[in-house]
Amino acid sequence: MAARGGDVMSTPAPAPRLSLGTLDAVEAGHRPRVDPRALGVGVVHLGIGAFHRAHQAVYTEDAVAAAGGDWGICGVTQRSRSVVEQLGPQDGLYTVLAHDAGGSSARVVGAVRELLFAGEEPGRLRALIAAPTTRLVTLTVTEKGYRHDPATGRLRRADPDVAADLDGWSTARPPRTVVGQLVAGLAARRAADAGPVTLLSCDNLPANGAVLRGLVGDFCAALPDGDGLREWIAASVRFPSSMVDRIVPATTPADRDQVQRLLGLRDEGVVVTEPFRQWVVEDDFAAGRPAWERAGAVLTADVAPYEAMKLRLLNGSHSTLAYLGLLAGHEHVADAVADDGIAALVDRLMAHDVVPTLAVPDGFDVARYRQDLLDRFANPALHHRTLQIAMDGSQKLPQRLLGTISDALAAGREPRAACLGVAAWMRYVSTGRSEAGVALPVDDPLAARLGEVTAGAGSPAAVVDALLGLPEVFGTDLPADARFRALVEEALEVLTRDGVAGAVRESVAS
Ligand SMILES: NC(=O)c1ccc[n+]([C@@H]2O[C@H](COP(=O)([O-])OP(=O)(O)OC[C@H]3O[C@@H](n4cnc5c(N)ncnc54)[C@H](O)[C@@H]3O)[C@@H](O)[C@H]2O)c1
Ligand SMILES: O=P(O)(O)OC[C@@H](O)[C@@H](O)[C@H](O)[C@H](O)CO
Repeated sequence: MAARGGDVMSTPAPAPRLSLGTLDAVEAGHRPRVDPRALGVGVVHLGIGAFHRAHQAVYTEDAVAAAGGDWGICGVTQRSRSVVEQLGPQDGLYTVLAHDAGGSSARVVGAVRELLFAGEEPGRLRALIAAPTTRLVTLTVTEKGYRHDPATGRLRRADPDVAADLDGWSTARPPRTVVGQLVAGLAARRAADAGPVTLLSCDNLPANGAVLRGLVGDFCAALPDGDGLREWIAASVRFPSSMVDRIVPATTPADRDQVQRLLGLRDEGVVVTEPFRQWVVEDDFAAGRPAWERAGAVLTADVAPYEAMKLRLLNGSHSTLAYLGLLAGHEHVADAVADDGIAALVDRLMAHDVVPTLAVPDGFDVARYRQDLLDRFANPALHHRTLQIAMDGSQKLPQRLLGTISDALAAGREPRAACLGVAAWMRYVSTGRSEAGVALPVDDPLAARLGEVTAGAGSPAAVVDALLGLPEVFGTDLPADARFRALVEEALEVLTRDGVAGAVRESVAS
């Protein structure tokens, strides 16, 4: 069944809630591909937001449908119990609604079998990570959830929550950071002699597996009795890296209404996405894994080239579209990419600044990939808000734009489009307003600091100076590079004087 994505309809009348009890009312073509009642839990997922439900849970259900295995998921939420409230009464069931210009398709997914709010049940989380039935712990906890310094990859021990987790270790106060929760679970697993396990990061971070391994090691190293645990982890735990891709905007009430019209049931856990999905996973698992390759994932020895390509081309373009788009007054990515000047800038960013920095995997058609990205960004039915992507810029710039800039400068090139992306972020965080004067909230773990350092900065040069003085965003090498400073300063001056239209015109023409 398909429905036009753009249809405007009134709110449907109340309907029964999606659950195991009502699942039989769902048309066969929309039902889960496995029997949820028969699926045991083998995966603990930290951060069951929209992305996990539209990506790994779908791959996992398809893998189990193709090859079997008790790979049901216990979804853990960290910061609020809203997902538990949405999915609990639905026995974990929810709908994935995929939109493109041709219409929408709906599929109920049954891979999530249990739910847990870590804030309320820390002991249950620890016990689950320690259970012999758990063979995989996966993560989508956002970039800021790692509490690391992107420049060095090290755990920020001065972070008050990390410090509190370390201080509370001896008193058995339950840890609240992700790394603390993982280490507590691994310590319990070691004590229970429950065997090896794999921790798989699925966040948009380069070398996400290696980063996670380093952070777990840093946390253990700060514990008074951490050496034995570190040795056990080295022998029993794997940390593969992965590149994940599927655009999953925040769900709107209209999406829930559309699913209700399609299924005849109310689903408070709907997630919306595009038809496209991709997953490249390092094949290094300690205790087995779902047969994700049967669901279309690529299992490989080296994820790095795919990660760099995706983070720099897709996410670098996304953030640039978000900051330029916000300043120019575009609410959604599709509106921003429909702006010819911004689209030309993003095309230049990809072709001129990013592609020469990449080690493109053999046989990979990068020109086609670039065009596909522009088409995906233009998906008119996917209402991906520029403000959502702009969030947490201090945590995203390093892997999305700064790596490209460093590599391009090292090769003697001038990455002007990438520097304009950085300048657009600077203008957004320093003014908190669009060109039309509309207030733009800055949602970022460093928001207070960003406001503080830019408060008295009266000129573009002073704003650049203030922000480049934040090593937690820019490290120390780039700010010391006069060419980088000059390019960003010039871009911010033009942006301030001639607006987004003038700045993209000048950047594309240069
Ligand atoms: N949405 C996408 O298009 C997409 C695509 C690829 C990868 N991702 C990755 O998935 C992550 C989550 O995206 P989403 O769409 O599910 O977002 P979401 O807002 O729906 O969910 C975010 C999840 O992260 C957890 N979280 C947030 N801040 C945290 C913190 N400080 N510590 C611990 N946990 C925290 C929340 O509890 C929640 O479960 C992204 O940050 C990105 O790394 C998302
Ligand atoms: O999810 P975030 O906040 O890390 O980033 C926002 C988007 O750029 C991102 O989610 C993309 O949609 C995604 O990476 C596509 O695979």
